[in-house]
Amino acid sequence: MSDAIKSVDGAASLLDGKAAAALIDSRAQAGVEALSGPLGRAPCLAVVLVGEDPASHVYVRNKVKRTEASGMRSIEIKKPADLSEDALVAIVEDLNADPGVDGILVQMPLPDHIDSRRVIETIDPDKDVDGLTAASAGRLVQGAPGLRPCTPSGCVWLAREALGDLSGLHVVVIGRSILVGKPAGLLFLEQNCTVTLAHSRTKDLPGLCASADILVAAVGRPEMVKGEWIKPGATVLDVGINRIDAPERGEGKTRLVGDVNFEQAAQKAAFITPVPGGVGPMTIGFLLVNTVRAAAARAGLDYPAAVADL
Ligand SMILES: Nc1nc2c(c(=O)[nH]1)N[C@@H](CN(C=O)c1ccc(C(=O)N[C@@H](CCC(=O)O)C(=O)O)cc1)CN2
Ligand SMILES: [Mg+2]
Repeated sequence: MSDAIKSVDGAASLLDGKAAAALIDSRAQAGVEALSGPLGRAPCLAVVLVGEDPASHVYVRNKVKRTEASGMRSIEIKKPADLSEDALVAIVEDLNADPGVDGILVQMPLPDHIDSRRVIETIDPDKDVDGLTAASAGRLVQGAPGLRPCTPSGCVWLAREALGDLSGLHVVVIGRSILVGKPAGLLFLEQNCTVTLAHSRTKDLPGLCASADILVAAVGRPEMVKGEWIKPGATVLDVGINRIDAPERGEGKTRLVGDVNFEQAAQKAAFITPVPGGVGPMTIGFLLVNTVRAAAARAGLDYPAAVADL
């Protein structure tokens, strides 16, 4: 059994995203080692963070730590919440123009006064390691080479680890964001799955989910998906990260839950991701992989073997 799968008696096997992400990080590190010689330098990721959102600061700190641990160069740019949109666009343009920068990531969400689409569209698609630009999305739709969004890449990797060939399986994705829902649908389609994209207006969502061989929950509603929505033997990938009150832990305490009621779903599913420690940690793993891929492609080199087949 893979390191990423932990068997639990009488319930679903756990897809352990922390163990899986350690494996993905080690692939990125091997890619860095293979590429740094031909490149004449280490690949480089620049991360831009605007504002004081505490969760975003934690994610960016983890990105910087794991980028450096993989042997890459990390550039971290932090700006106050009142930074103007034009100033942020200028920062991205400078990073585009810097030949020593391979990947650019602007941490989301941005403050309300900034048009996220304008900022994202400023990123050079060849440095778009988040896979969020219209060019990256178009390449994904067309099945052309390009950088794919990180969280959905982690979902597909975990599903393949659990199930092997995914051909013909019915995947239901709940959520239609550009960060997760839509690209997840397209990435599973690339795996020859039959894909249904569901959302808040979908009729009979429980009935639809009950037909899913693979259920991807990416709605941002705590524990919305109930046990009776799960097809027996399904694979459940929970992308939600919701902080809820946890008075049982003491006054003012909170805990993280996903979009799936884990206790219930684990009684029906064959494989399930926990929250925390499931899909979340995969995001940064694939960010590192994408940075290695971007560095190779920008230099006209093939992807190093370690990151070619993920
Ligand atoms: N530019 C981007 N912005 C955002 C992205 C993204 O992929 N690109 N995704 C999220 C935030 N994010 C990375 O940026 C991210 C979220 C969660 C995790 C993670 O490992 N979560 C842990 C729990 C963390 C906690 O305790 O709060 C888990 O699920 O186990 C990693 C990265 C939005 N913004
Ligand atoms: Mg959505």
